[in-house]
Amino acid sequence: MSAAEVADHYNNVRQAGIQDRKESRIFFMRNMNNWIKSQLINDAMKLVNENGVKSPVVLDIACGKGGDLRKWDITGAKHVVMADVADVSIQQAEERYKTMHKYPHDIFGAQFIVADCTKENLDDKIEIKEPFDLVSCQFAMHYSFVDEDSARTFLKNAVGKLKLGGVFIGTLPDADRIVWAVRNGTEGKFANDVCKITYEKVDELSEGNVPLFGAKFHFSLDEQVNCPEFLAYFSLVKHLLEEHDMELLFVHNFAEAITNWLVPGRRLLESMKGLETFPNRNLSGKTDEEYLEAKAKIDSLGDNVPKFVGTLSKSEWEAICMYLVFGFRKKKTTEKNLESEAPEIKKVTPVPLNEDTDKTAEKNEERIEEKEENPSHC
Ligand SMILES: C[S@@+](CC[C@H](N)C(=O)[O-])C[C@H]1O[C@@H](n2cnc3c(N)ncnc32)[C@H](O)[C@@H]1O
Repeated sequence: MSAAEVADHYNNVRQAGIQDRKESRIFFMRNMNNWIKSQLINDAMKLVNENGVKSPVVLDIACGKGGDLRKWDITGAKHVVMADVADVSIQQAEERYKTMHKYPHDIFGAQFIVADCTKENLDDKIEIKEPFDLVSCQFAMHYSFVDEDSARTFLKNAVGKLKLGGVFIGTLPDADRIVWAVRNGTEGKFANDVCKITYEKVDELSEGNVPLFGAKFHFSLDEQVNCPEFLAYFSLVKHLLEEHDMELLFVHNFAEAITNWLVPGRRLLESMKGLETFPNRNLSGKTDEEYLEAKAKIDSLGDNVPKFVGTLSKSEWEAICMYLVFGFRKKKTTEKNLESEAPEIKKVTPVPLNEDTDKTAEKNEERIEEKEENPSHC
C-alpha cells in the first residue's frame, strides 16, 4: 500500500451531509472521537501555555479535510501548517479555512501542503521560519508504519521542527488491543455491529511473529470501504520518538482517557452529542445486548432521579477502545522520562443526564459550535 494509494482512498471518501451523519450507526462514536480530540488539544494547550506561549505555531500533520481547523481557532493559534498526502482533502481543508467566520481578518495564518510525509522533507515546504509549539497527528501516524524508513521519515517530519519544550499529541489505533481482538476472533477477524478488523496475514498472529513494521490490517467502520492500515506498537513509537529527544508525557487507551476527561469535559461532551440518551425509542444499536451497561446503571439509580443515562452502544464502545491518545514533549533538559503504564480497558461509564452542569468545564468549551463538518474517525 503506497502513500499514493492512501491519498487516492482519502481523496475519494465522500463528504457526508449533516443528515447522513445524523443517521449513521456510529453518529455518537464519531462525536465522541471528536470530543476526545478537543480534550486532547485543550490539555496540550495547557502545556504550551506553561512554556509562556499564548498563541502557538501549530503543525497538523496528516490533517485530512481540516476537521480540526475550528479547534485551532479556539486555541488562539497564531499560525497553523496543515499537511496531508491527499490533495483533494487539502483543497477541502483550505476551502473550509476560507469559510471560517473571521477569514481573512483576525484568524490564524495557515499554510496548506500536499506532501507524502513518509517520503518528503516537510521542512523544505514549510514557509514559516519559527519552530512549532504544538504538533498534532490525529488517527494517521500508523499509516507510516508500512516500513521502517517511512515511519522514521514521518516521525522526523512530525517532531523535527518542534521547539524545545514543544508538545506532540496524537491518536492512533492501539496495536496491543487490535492484536488481542483479532487473536481472539476467528481467522484473524474481529467483528461487531459497527466495525470489522481483519489482520491480513493470519500466520503472523502467533506469539512473537507480528512484525514491527508492515503489520497490515483492515479496519472498516460502519461498512465504509477502508484502506489498509499498519500496526504501530506504542513502545516502538516511543522508542523512535526518543531518538528525537522526545519524552513521553502520557498514553491512555480511549476508555481511560474518556474516564479521565468526563468531569472537566462533560459539558462539551453533551453539546457535541458524544453520548446517546438511554432509553430512547430510536436507539442506534438494535439489540438489548448493546445497552446492558446502561440498563444496569438505570436500574441502580435511586428514586426521584431522572431515569436517563448518556451512553454508547456496546459495539461503538468496543470500536472506540481500539484507539489510544498520547502526548510527548521535546526535552528541555535531561529530565528523567515518565514511564508509560500498560493501558487498562475500562467498561463504558453511562452518565446520568439532566444533572447540574459541571462547573469546571473549560470556558473555551462554551465557544465550540458543534457544526463540525468532518468529525473523525474519517
Ligand atoms: C483517518 S484520516 C485522519 C485525518 C485527520 N487527522 C482527522 O483527524 O480527521 C488519516 C489521514 O492521514 C493521511 N495520510 C496517510 N498517509 C499519509 C502520508 N504518507 N503523508 C501525509 N498524510 C498521510 C490521509 O490522507 C488521511 O487524511
